[in-house]
Amino acid sequence: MTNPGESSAQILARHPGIQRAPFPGLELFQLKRFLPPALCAELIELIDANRRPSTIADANGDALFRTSETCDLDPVHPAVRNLEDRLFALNGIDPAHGEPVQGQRYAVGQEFKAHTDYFDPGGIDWDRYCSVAGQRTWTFMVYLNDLEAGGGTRFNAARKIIQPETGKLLAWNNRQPDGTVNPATLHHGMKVRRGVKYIITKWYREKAWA
Ligand SMILES: O=C(O)CCC(=O)C(=O)O
Ligand SMILES: [Fe+2]
Repeated sequence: MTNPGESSAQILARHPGIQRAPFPGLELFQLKRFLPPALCAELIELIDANRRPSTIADANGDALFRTSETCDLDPVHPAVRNLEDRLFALNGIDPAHGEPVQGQRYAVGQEFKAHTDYFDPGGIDWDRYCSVAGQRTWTFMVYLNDLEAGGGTRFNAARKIIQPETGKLLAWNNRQPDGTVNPATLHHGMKVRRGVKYIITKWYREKAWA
């Protein structure tokens, strides 16, 4: 039995067409054509209309660590609801455990250097980000467009770079089977070389999001 804030490798694996990365230390999945192109185009428009510089928790002094822009998507917009419905159908995670969906936009030269999506349990920002909803559990992200060059997502531990592709979903469990965080989820949103990269990011928490 999984908790309401959980998905599981088993739940995801039964979806037709989903692929699991062949690396035992990491639950990492990809699913091509998860979103139809028309919905991707609509989400790109929303991101373009309302973006701000991206931020990070536990700032490390590197001003160039995350150079992209972020959009807080309107949760009641029909395109966002459509996306949320599709995520729930795939992962079965109680929507109450989800952070609001964000969009990310990377112009040429922009990146998000190697990081983990979980919060550092001993970090200075732990209380600020985790006191209510707890740690991040799963990450779901979707590439909204194809790129001409660059912009892949690299997982060093699994020796894998996933290339952006319209509608392709990427999902991973940020924790290990014993519930502690999994350093093998370290990943790098690599520099865009040509084109503009758009993705949506959806993070889930141990407890309900206030
Ligand atoms: O842009 C990417 O490929 C990765 C994005 C990411 O890791 C994040 O937003 O946490
Ligand atoms: Fe990330």
